[in-house]
Amino acid sequence: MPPLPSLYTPAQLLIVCLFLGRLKDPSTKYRAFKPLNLPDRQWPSKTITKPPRWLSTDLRDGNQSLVDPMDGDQKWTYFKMLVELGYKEIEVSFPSASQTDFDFTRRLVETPGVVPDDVWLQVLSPCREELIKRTVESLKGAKKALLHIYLATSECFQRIVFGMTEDQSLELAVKCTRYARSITKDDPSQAGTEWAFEFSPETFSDSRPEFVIRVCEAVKEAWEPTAENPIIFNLPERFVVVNSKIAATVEVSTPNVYADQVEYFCKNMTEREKICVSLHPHNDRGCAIAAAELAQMAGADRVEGCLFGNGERTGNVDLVTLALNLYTQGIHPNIDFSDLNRVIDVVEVSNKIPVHPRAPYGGSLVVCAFSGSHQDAIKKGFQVRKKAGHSDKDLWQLPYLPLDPQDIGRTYEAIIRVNSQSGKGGAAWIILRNLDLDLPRGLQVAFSNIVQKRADEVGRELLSAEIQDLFERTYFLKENPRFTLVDYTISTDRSVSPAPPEPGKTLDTKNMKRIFEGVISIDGKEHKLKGSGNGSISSLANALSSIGIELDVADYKEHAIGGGRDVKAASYIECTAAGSPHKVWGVGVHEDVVQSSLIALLSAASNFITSRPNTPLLLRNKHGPTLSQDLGLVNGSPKSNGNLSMPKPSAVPMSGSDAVRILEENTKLAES
Ligand SMILES: CC(=O)SCCNC(=O)CCNC(=O)[C@H](O)C(C)(C)COP(=O)(O)OP(=O)(O)OC[C@H]1O[C@@H](n2cnc3c(N)ncnc32)[C@H](O)[C@@H]1OP(=O)(O)O
Ligand SMILES: CC(C)C(=O)C(=O)O
Repeated sequence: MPPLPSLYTPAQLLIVCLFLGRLKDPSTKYRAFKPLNLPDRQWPSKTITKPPRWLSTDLRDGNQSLVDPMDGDQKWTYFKMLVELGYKEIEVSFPSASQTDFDFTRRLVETPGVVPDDVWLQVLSPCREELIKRTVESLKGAKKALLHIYLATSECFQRIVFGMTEDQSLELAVKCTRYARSITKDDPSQAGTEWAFEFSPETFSDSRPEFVIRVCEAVKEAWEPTAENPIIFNLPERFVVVNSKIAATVEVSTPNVYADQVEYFCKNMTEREKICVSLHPHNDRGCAIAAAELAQMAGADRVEGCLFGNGERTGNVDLVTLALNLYTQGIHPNIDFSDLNRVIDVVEVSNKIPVHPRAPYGGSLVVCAFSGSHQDAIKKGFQVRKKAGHSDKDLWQLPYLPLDPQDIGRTYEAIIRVNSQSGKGGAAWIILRNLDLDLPRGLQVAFSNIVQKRADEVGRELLSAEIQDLFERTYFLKENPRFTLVDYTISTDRSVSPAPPEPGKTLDTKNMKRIFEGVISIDGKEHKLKGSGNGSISSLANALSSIGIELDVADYKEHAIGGGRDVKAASYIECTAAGSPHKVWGVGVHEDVVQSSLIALLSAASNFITSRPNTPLLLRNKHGPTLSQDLGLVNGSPKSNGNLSMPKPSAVPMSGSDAVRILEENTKLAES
C-alpha cells in the first residue's frame, strides 16, 4: 500500500493530537465549587490542643479498596496490631458485603480476650433494613458495638444514584435509624452489648448544609443519644460529581471550605453535647491531612482514616501522619508509633501496597539526607546536642528533622546517606557513627574528595559499610603494610647538657629534645629507625626523613574514644611534604596516646607514598651514602660500626615508591 500523503510529520501529528485532546477552557467541563458563606468563621484562630478520637477504618474503607481484600487471618493480624497501637474504635468490616467480613466479625466477638473491653467494634451498613439486620447480627454478643450507617445527602446522588427527593432521603435515614435502634439498644436480647450509633451523610461536603442539618437532627431525634453515649455524625469530605451532564468528577474544594462546613455543622446542630462530630476525609486533591486538621480546629472531635492513607481512590486520610503531626507539636496522639517499621511491615503485607518512600514519617527516605548542606546541618545539630549533653527526652531542635527518628524506632544510622550529591559532613557523620572518629575539618574535606570520586565512579549511593571500609583502607586503620610500628621508645635527649638544676630541684626535662628509637616494619621488613625532635611526633618525623620521607606536620588533633578502662586515643595528623604543595592525612587509634600519634604519622607517610606515587619530592639521592647510622637490620646482625654516614639531601625529585626501593637497596647494602 502506498504511504498516505500527509502535511505533517508523525511527530507534528502527535503534538496536534495531544493538544486537541486537552481542553483549552476546562470551565465548560468542570465547575468551581461554590463555597459556604461563613463570614464569622472562628476556626482560623484556633489551634489543636488535644488528640481527636480516632477510628481506624483500615479493615473496612481500606480493605474495600484493595485489589485483593484481606482474608480473615490477615484482618486478624491487622486488628491485633491496631489494638496494640492504641486504637479504641476500629471499623472491622462491612458484614453484609461478604461472608469473609461477617465471619471475621463473629470471630472477633466470639474469641475471648482478643477485643479489649474498652475497644469498640464498628461495622458499616447502607440504609437498607435487611442489610442492617445482617450487620447487627454479626455483632451479637460484642461488648461494645458501634453501628454505622450511611446515606448520601447531596443533590446529585439523590438524583443520579437514588432517584429520591430530599424529603425521601430524610425519611429513609430516619426509618433506618429507628429500625437500627429497635434491633440494638431497644432490643432486650441485646442488653449485654453497649450500642453506639454513627450516621454518615455521605457526600457531606457537596450537600446543602441546611439539608445536612435537617437530616442529622432527624436522625438524632430517632436515635435519642445521651451526653454519655453521644451519636456520631461522620462528615465525609470527598470528590463529587459537579456537572452531571458530563459526569466528570472533581474534588470539592480547598480544605478551608471543608473547615467552614464543619464549623457550620457544629454551630447549627442542637444538643452539641450529645453529638460527636467525626471527620472522614479522602485525599482526592491531596489535601486530606490539611482538611482533617483544619476541620478539627473548626470543632470536630473524631477522625476516621487509615494507616498510611490507604482507602478508596487516593485513599483515606493518613492516620500515621495526623498522629505524628500532633506528636511533633508536643501532643501525645494516644497512639503508639514507637515501632513504626513493624507497623509498615504489617500494612504492606496486608494491603499488598508498599508505603511510599516519601510518605511522611514512615517513608524509608524521609529521615535520610543525601545532599551536602542538609547533611552538614543535621550533623552539626547532633553535635550541638551531644555537646550540650542532651538526652533523648530534651527539647528537640534539629535542622531538617522535625521528629527524632528514635521516637518512631528508627536509628540514626540511616539518616545520612552518601552519594555524589553529598558533602564532607555526610561521610564524616558515617565515620563518627561507625568508628567514633570525630574527623577534623581538613580531614573531612580530604576524605570527602575520595568519597565523591568513588561515588561518581560507581554512579550510586555508597553504603555506610563501604564508606567505613574506604576510610579504613585510605588511612590504614586495620593494617598498614607500608609502615607498621613494631616497637619503639621515646627518650629524653641528654646529649645536649641542660642548665644544671637549682640546688634542691630536679632536672627540668620538659623542654629537652626527644629521641625516637624504634623498629618499623616497612613493606614487610623490619628496620630500626632513630630520630630526634621537640616531641615524639617530630622525632619520628625526623627518623622518617633519614630514609627519605620528608614530612612536616601541619596540623595535629586528638580526642578520646570511649571512656573508662576501654578509652582509646584517636590522632589525626596532616603533613606537608617538603617542596610539595600536597598534603596528606594520617589517622592513628591506640590505647596509648603517644602511640596513637606515631601510628597517625606512619599512616600519613604510607598515604603519602602509596596514594601519590607520582608526586615529585625532594628525597635523598640513592647514589649517595646510604643508611643513617641508626638504620640497620633488626633480625640480622646490626651494623653498628658507626661508619655509615648520613645521606646528603639531594635536589633530585623522587617518588614515594622510589624512596622505599632505595630503602631496600640501602638495607641490603647495610646487611652486606
Ligand atoms: C463511601 C463508601 O465507601 S460506602 C461503603 C461502600 N462499600 C461497599 O459497597 C462494599 C460492600 N458493598 C456490597 O457488598 C454491596 O454493594 C451491597 C451488599 C452493599 C449491596 O449489594 P447490591 O444489593 O448488589 O447492590 P449494588 O452494589 O449493585 O448497588 C448498590 C445499591 O445500593 C443502593 N445504595 C447505595 N448506597 C446506599 C445507601 N447508603 N443506602 C441504601 N442504599 C444504597 C444503590 O442505590 C443501589 O441500589 P439499586 O440497586 O436499587 O440501584
Ligand atoms: C461510608 C462513608 C463514611 C465513606 O466511607 C465515605 O464517604 O467515604
